[in-house]
Amino acid sequence: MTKLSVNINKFATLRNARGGNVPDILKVAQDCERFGADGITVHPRPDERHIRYQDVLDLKPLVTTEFNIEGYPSPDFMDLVLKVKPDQVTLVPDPPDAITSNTGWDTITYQSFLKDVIGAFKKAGIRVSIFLNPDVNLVEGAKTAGADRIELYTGPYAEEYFNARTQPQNLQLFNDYKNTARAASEIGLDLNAGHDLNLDNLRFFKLHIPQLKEVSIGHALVADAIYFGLENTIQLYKRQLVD
Ligand SMILES: CC(=O)[C@@H](O)[C@H](O)COP(=O)(O)O
Ligand SMILES: NCC(=O)COP(=O)(O)O
Repeated sequence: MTKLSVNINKFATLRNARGGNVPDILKVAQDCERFGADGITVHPRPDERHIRYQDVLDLKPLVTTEFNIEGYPSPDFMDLVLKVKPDQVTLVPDPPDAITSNTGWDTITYQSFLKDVIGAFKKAGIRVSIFLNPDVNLVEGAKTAGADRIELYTGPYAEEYFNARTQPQNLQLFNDYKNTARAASEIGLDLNAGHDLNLDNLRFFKLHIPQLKEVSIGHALVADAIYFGLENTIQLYKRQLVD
């Protein structure tokens, strides 16, 4: 069974639209767990347009499953993560003004930077995952930099699946995902995945990437919850993740 970590950013987007505390994202996180989520993911961005740094601090004592904080390792982000000590930090190479994440790390060019950053988190006992494009050439660099896991950036997969839903396993891009997953597993890196996964494309990914330990899903899951309700939606996603 692959774990489902629910990314609650978009609940915070809704809350921030009115300035009050509706929906209460602390309650949302606890409800997600009650409804079956195996983890809670947040991605505080520098402009705090959805998750705020204070939310992350407030969530820490309440999250009883796996707490995963994603983001670019700026000094502020690093201070926050080292203070909160989540179960996992996922490093993403997003510039401050990114609308959303749209690529993984170049583990060769940023090797020494990643080594320093990952070293600081590992010293604090935090598991480190790094966001990666499906490219076998980048896997070794993730390992050398000290990462425990990689998170495959699934945005391009989602697009490919949507455009070629008949037989995506035959397309080059999906082979890149399979090969990257295999290469990671061969050198002892565990595998996460995320970005634009949804009820259409998740099962196929899970079935063809047997190394998959965890997915983090937010945008589509929150949109589905409008129609199906949060509890049903979480169960629908979990059903896609059974072995
Ligand atoms: C790291 C990643 O894949 C992103 O999907 C991210 O966590 C979502 O961020 P936004 O909610 O800001 O689009
Ligand atoms: N790491 C990916 C994530 O947390 C959620 O991405 P999305 O489902 O909001 O695209």
